Amino acid sequence: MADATHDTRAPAQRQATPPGPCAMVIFGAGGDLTKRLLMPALYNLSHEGLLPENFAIVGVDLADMTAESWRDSLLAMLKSFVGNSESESDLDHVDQESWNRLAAHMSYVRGDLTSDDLYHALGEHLDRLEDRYKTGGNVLFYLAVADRFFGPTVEHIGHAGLADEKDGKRWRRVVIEKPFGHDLPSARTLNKQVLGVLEENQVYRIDHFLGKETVQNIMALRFGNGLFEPIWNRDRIDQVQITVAEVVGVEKRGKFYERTGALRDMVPNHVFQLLAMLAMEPPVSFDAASIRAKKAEVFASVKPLSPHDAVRGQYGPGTVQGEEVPGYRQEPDVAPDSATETYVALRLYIDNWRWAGVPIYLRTGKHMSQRTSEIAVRFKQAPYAPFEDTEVSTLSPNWLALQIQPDEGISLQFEVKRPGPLMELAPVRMNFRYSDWFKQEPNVGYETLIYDVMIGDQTLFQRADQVDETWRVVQPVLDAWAAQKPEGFPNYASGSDGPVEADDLLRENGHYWRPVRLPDHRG
Ligand SMILES: NC(=O)C1=CN([C@@H]2O[C@H](COP(=O)(O)OP(=O)(O)OC[C@H]3O[C@@H](n4cnc5c(N)ncnc54)[C@H](OP(=O)(O)O)[C@@H]3O)[C@@H](O)[C@H]2O)C=CC1
Ligand SMILES: O=C1O[C@H](COP(=O)(O)O)[C@@H](O)[C@H](O)[C@H]1O
Repeated sequence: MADATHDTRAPAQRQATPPGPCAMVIFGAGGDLTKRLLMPALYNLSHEGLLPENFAIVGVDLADMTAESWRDSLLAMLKSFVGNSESESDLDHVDQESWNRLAAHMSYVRGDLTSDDLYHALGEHLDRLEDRYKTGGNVLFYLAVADRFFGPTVEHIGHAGLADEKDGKRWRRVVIEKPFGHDLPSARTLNKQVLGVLEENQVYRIDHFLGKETVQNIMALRFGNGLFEPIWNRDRIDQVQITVAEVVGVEKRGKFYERTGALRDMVPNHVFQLLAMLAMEPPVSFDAASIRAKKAEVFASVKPLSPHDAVRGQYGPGTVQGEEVPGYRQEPDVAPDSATETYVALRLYIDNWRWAGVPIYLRTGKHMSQRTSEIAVRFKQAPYAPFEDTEVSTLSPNWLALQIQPDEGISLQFEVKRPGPLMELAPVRMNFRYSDWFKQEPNVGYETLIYDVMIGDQTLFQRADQVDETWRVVQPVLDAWAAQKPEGFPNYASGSDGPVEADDLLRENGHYWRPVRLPDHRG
């Protein structure tokens, strides 16, 4: 019998089963999200046999398309991903059978989201699909449209009777994309609008970072091992750094980004989800209610940010991974004197017994030196060094780095004795890489999330109060920045690690940022 402690094979995988019957309505069927992420995710689910047997997909958009032309455009897009390592949706090849299975269930309704007529036509269309595909009357509405449509579309769905679950005889669920609000007041208004029509258990506020395997793995690391949790607190942890660095610039999204900026685009959603995974208390069980309650507690314990704890930056021209790129102000649809930040660094504290006094540094930016998302936990120094000529302050720190993307893995840096006659210490790293242990399946990050909506699991979706709390934390900074134009923009070169001002945030505590660009296998 294999000794479990020495068995280097990953245990056999449990098989997920297809969800029950349903229809999925995609509002914004001609848009970028649908083409680049939703449809590849649906294709991957189809390929893995994880779509319901009784299933229908309805595309809704203003665009003048037919079911056939919609399907053709999506297939062409899917094919363009084949072998394209630049794409998040990279596929080995498009399996015709998986595609055909999906395509056979796709239909298209042309219409304007702001018009009542659309919802009546959609209701009749769904009735027909229910008869034809035996979808059981269950419907997942996916709002893949600009945020200004979220509230009104939910209200239209409600007025047309499409949200009615007929006393539990069928389910109706609505997926709402990000950004969920623009600030605290607008997020509250949107929540009110949405919850005026739907019950909380019908609302799926999506954050695609939660679909990333490595983000979910943070819970496995913390709560599936006896090793980490006892030292996961202010007694042993000195500081935490969360970095979400991108090499892409604003690309063609200048219009959206000008009124959004890095703080709104990334922090109250993606970066705070990483924070919650890092900082939450162990849930009593792994059901949605327990996990969401623990996450909400973390957000509620974060002190509102002071503008003194925030630094903003904007990229100027520079060289990103060998390619010369323009500054943000030269991008399409961006004002030549734009005050929008493309980088933000924050220092925050969590007011509870586990984390009090531990500085948590967050930073995210575009056009940085390297694409990397990681949570790095620095443990406290050894209290005493009994080796000759070795001061405690010269010991290298213990960093536990959870690498979210790319090159997903976990590494631990610690001291060892350098070989030789002297008692000399040297830092080394122990590395776990996902790719060494597990087969990489094509995954765009939306597969799990769509599957979870179909099975009614809200664990990886944000609850109304979480959204409220995250905006509460960042609101003082949004207010301060709105009141005062930034000085010295652009203040970091594309391809760098961000503005030097961000170093001051850490220097005040005697800390420094980890380099964004680290040698092979981050440590
Ligand atoms: N794209 C991405 O990578 C990501 C997007 N998101 C979010 O997903 C949502 C969709 O984004 P994205 O796909 O990029 O946006 P797009 O603008 O590309 O897609 C929206 C689609 O909705 C259509 N549309 C606009 N107005 C109406 C209307 N009145 N009635 C019916 N259809 C209409 C648009 O048509 P037209 O083009 O003619 O205006 C377009 O086809 C946004 O909330 C975004 O923040 C979130 C994460 C990533
Ligand atoms: O939601 C967003 O996320 C992307 C980063 O996501 P990733 O999965 O590519 O890491 C970001 O580029 C974009 O600005 C933001 O809107």
